[in-house]
Parts: sequence; C-alpha cells; structure tokens
Amino acid sequence: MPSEDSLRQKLKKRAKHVVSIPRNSLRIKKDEISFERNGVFGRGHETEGKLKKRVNFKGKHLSEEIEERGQLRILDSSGKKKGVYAKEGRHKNGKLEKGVATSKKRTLFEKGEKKVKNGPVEGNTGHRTMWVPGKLRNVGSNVKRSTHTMKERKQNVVLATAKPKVDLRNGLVKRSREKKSELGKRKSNEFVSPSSFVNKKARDKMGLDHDDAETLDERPKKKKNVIKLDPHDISNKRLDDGIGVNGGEEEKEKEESEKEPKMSKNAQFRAIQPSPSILSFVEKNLLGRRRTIDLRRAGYNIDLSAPLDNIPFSSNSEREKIEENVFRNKLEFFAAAKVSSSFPPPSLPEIAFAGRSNVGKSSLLNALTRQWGVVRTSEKPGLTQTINFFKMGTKLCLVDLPGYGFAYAKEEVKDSWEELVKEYVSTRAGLKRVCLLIDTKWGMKPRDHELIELMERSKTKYQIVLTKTDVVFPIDVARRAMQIEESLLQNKSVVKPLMMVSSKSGAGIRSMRTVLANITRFAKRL
Ligand SMILES: Nc1nc2c(ncn2[C@@H]2O[C@H](COP(=O)(O)OP(=O)(O)OP(=O)(O)O)[C@@H](O)[C@H]2O)c(=O)[nH]1
Ligand SMILES: [Mg+2]
Repeated sequence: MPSEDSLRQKLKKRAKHVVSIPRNSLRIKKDEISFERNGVFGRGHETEGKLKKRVNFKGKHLSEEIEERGQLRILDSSGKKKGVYAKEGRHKNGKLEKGVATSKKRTLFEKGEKKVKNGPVEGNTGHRTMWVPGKLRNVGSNVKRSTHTMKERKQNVVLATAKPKVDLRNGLVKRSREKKSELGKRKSNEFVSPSSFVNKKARDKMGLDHDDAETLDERPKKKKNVIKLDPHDISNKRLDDGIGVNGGEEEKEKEESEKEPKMSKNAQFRAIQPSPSILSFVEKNLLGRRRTIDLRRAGYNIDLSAPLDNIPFSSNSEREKIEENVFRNKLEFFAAAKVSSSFPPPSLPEIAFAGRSNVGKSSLLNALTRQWGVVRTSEKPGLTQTINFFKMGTKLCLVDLPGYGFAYAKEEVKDSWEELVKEYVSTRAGLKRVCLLIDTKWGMKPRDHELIELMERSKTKYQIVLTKTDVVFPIDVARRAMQIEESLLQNKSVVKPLMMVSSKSGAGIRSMRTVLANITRFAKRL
C-alpha cells in the first residue's frame, strides 16, 4: 500500500495550505469583540472605530485598517501597531485581549492629553469640548456653550486688533490677561471700541459672566458738569435781563396779572363783600326781594296808594312830627321849565331828584308824600321832559328833573334835557340837595358819572339813592351800596350815607323822609 500512503501524505501537505481561518471574517468571541468586514469594533456602542483585518492564507496579519471618527489609518503588524493596541487594551502582541472593554470618553481623554503634549489639538473636537488649563472639560449644556460663544465674540470685538497666542496650555488664561491689559491700554489711549455701547442690561441679556461684566464696569463714568445757581444771586444776570431794584417784583406782578384771567363785571360784583353796617341796614329795613307775607308781618303797607298816616311803625307822635315838619303839608305843582330862563325864583329850600330815565324819580316823590296823582309816572322812559317844581307848604320845594340817557325822544331833545339838568344842578340857587337815583340792578352808568363830576365841580351837595331795591336779592342791594360808596370815596360833595328805597314796597321810605326833613329843618330860609 505505498501508493495509498504516498497519496495520504500528498493530501496532508495540500491540507496544510488550506485556509484555516476564514478569509473574509474572523469572529473571536461572541458578545465580546468581533471583527467583521465594515463591522463595529469592540462592543458596538463603546467605540466608533471600524477595523478591517487582512491576513494571509496562513492566518498571519498583513495589515489592519482602523477607521476612527471618519479617519482611516492603516496599521501594519509592526511594534507600533502593537503598542497602540496594547494601550487601548485590545491587543497584546498583536492579539486581541479577551474581556477588555474601553470607553470612548477615556479614549478621547488619553488622545487629547497626548495631543496636548505634542502640540495643538488636531481633529474636529467641535463645540462639545473646550480646553481648560491642564484638563479637558466636557461641556454638554447649550447654555454654557452659548456663554462660551458670547465670550469669544466679546473678545473678538474688544480685542479686534490683538492676535491671540497659540499656547493652548495656558491659552485662554493668557487671552483673558491680554484682554484686561488691552482694556487698560484703551483707557489711556481712549480707544473706543463698539463694546463701549453695550450697557449692563444688554450684557445681562447676552449672558456674560460676572467677571466680564465687572471688567466692563471698571471703566470710569463721565462726571456731569452741573452748575448750581443761587436763585437770589443776580450778579450773573445781565442788565438787559430787566432786573432792577424792584424788577423782580414788577415782573412777578406782571406775570400774576397775566396769569389771572380778567374777571367779568358780573364776577367782580359777586366778589364784593359788603360791610356789616350796610348788611344790617338792609335787613332792618327789609330791603331787597322779600315775600309779601314777610313785609306785611313787619307792618309795611305794600299798597303805596295808602295815606301818609298809614306809615308803618309810626306812632302818633312821630306822625305828628312828620306832618308838622314837612310831609303833612299838601304837595302842589307850581312850575315847569324847559329852559333855565323859565326857572321860578328860588323862594324855598329845594331838593331835586335826578337820574336816568325810568329810574323811578316821579314814583319816589309819590312814595314820600303819599299824595297820588300830583306827580305823573309812566312805564315809558322819557315821560318827564321838563323840570317840574312842587311845593310842600311853605317849607320845602321838591323838584322832579327829566331823565337822561335812554328815552323815547329825539337826540336833540335829549341833549337839551341834559344840558338843562346840568345847568340846574350847577347854578340853581337854593338847591340844598340833589338825590341822584341809581337803579339797584344796573348800577352807575357813564352819564351818572358825568353828572357827578359836574356837581363836584359846582360843589353841589348830592346823595345817592338806590331805587327798585325790591327786584334784587338783599345781598345784591348791599353789594351795590358797597360798590358805589367805594367808588365815591374820593368825592367831596357826596353826602353819606347812601339811601336805599323801594317805592313799590315802601322799604327805606321812612328813613329817607327823616333825612329830607332834617335837611329842611336846618336849611336857611332864603
Ligand atoms: N318794582 C318797582 N318798580 C318801580 C319802582 N319805582 C318805579 N317803578 C316803576 O318804574 C317805572 C318808571 O317810573 P317813573 O317814576 O316814571 O320813572 P322816572 O324816573 O320818573 O322816568 P322818567 O320820567 O321817564 O324819567 C314805572 O312803571 C314804575 O311803576 C320801584 O321801587 N319798584
Ligand atoms: Mg318821571
């Protein structure tokens, strides 16, 4: 059987050349480490590397292709290859070590440390890693990442001209030192960078850390030049500022007068405060608008047609006194004059009643004498067109003057009346008193002032009488009296006190009678 033996030997020799290890893949151990074509090296999740192992038909390593993080490295079967794998714990002497697993983090740390020793960092570490002196920090949160990004932006802005040094071991430390020194230089050189416009709020919004904020706040704040002026010091004022000795006060008065709006006449009248004496007189004589019942309770006879004996509050002695002295005499009309030449000769003391048309002159004569029908009255202004003379016995002459101002008459006629009145009050001998009647509601008018001026010049005694007091409120009667008295304070021919009457209600009539009787009593007979 030599032929059989020789054949078996030949077959054995050939079998030695048959591949004992699969050519395309080698599985070392299930679940531990596997080599696959384009497969994952190690435990799939622990590494990203890809290994291709090439062996010859005898099972020896020809080369290893390791694809790590997108880089392909070809490692031969030399000692270098062994060293690398030994450090990674995957190969010892070119063989894979059973049960040894490595983590990606550790791998990266070791790689990073090695690369720091040898030079600048290579590869794409991305934003997930940043270098801190002496160690590697894994920065995972987006907030810190953005902070780091803003820091870098800030540095780029501030140190726009500075070239960062490449020493990564203390790289960032040097950068921050350089930044501070650059800021100091900027203070001295007054270098203005765009960062000077970043305020604190903006910095907070951007998320700058405290150190950076402090660094920026270290810049000196500009002092505002505030000049404090003494308001009482006028040394720095110019002359044409209008400041004199009393300049300030005058200006103040002007400003105050300009500020205060001009009050209307009505408002000015409402602002008048009557004196207590006037107010008490108004109340005592029931002047002003009153209820009829109040007047009757007070004893007033509102029917002006009543006889003189019916004067309220008059005792028999008083009535006799009045009748004896003046008003008990019969009232008689004895003369009318349109011109001065028609005036009757002055034989008796005269009391004249002057005033605007329709003010109530004729009505007042009737109220005083209670002799109705002797003096004519009318609602129509301008009824009395001549100077009418009335006798009260042999003691007194009452004169009814034509009114001035508005009247239903021609202008020439009215002018002639006015001139006649002016001539009478200024030249009439025996004229003891002019009763100037003023409507309480309307007050004094320019024609009234004209007549007053005339009487002042001629030194004719006149007394103001407010009429129709029953149409206004008592307070307004008092205000009008106060207003007129104040306006005539400087006048010398005016006789006080001012009288207030109502021919309709009889208020104030008795007081006026007393005044007129006294005039008659003390008047010298001509
Ligand atoms: N409410 C009221 N009306 C009066 C008062 N006195 C007069 N009157 C009225 O006023 C109007 C005019 O009265 P007169 O006495 O004619 O007036 P006058 O001043 O003589 O007028 P002339 O003769 O035109 O100048 C009349 O209608 C009177 O009734 C009064 O005290 N109260
Ligand atoms: Mg009249």
